[in-house]
Amino acid sequence: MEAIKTRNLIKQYKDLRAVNGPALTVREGELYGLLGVNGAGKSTTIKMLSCLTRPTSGDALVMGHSVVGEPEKVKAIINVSPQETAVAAKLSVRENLEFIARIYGCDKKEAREKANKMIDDFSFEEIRNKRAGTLSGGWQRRLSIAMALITEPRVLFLDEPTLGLDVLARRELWRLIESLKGRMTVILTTHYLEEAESLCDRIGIMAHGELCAEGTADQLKAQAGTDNFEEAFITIAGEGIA
Ligand SMILES: Nc1ncnc2c1ncn2[C@@H]1O[C@H](COP(=O)(O)OP(=O)(O)OP(=O)(O)O)[C@@H](O)[C@H]1O
Repeated sequence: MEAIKTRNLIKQYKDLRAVNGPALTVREGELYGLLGVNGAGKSTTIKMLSCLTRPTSGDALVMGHSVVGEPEKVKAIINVSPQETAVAAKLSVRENLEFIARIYGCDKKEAREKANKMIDDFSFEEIRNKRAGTLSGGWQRRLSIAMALITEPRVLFLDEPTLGLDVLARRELWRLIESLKGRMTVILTTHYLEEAESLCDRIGIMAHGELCAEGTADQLKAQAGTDNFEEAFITIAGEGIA
């Protein structure tokens, strides 16, 4: 089954067409990377797919549900770890996890159990009672992803999950993201090309709101006639922009 399929999805901001009908298809269970230079339309696309903003026209199906006609059904099966880290700074790690579980309808006991499982899975034991605002950037991102996973989404959107992290924290998160493979569909945006190349099953490259190429990292390199992924990206994204 296709986890995501767009249908002439368009977002217009006054005279700027931020997203211009990218033909995006993501398969169930796939880890899909969405790449593109600044302003290519990645975040806006993700915001429409996750019902945070409404398309100007067109539609997209998420696990068969329309983001325009059935946003409640879509929201029930997805979650998002947004670009700006979404943890409540004054709440502890445990409180952040329980808070999200309660928002998604768990009672107090269930929320505590789910939080305990996440504390275990994510190795949060030592920091579980610390205020989230006092954690390093890497741990805050981990917490943000744990908060997105606590609702057991079938589709998870990770918008630049490793932005601004040092190389060790980034590699830690790679391992975490890799462990999600096959358990759910993951759509990831990133500017770190080696991240997309090493993690993603398939990669889509956006330019000017359109999808200008799609395939495995190897297919994209072959398409651009190079064995270097960065070169391939520059060639493909550059052609898309020209
Ligand atoms: N709320 C908004 N109002 C007006 N223009 C917007 C709005 N949100 C995004 N844009 C514009 O839409 C275009 C696409 O932005 P978007 O954030 O989707 O790109 P992106 O590929 O995610 O970029 P980046 O890599 O910099 O995050 C940009 O030109 C941006 O300035």
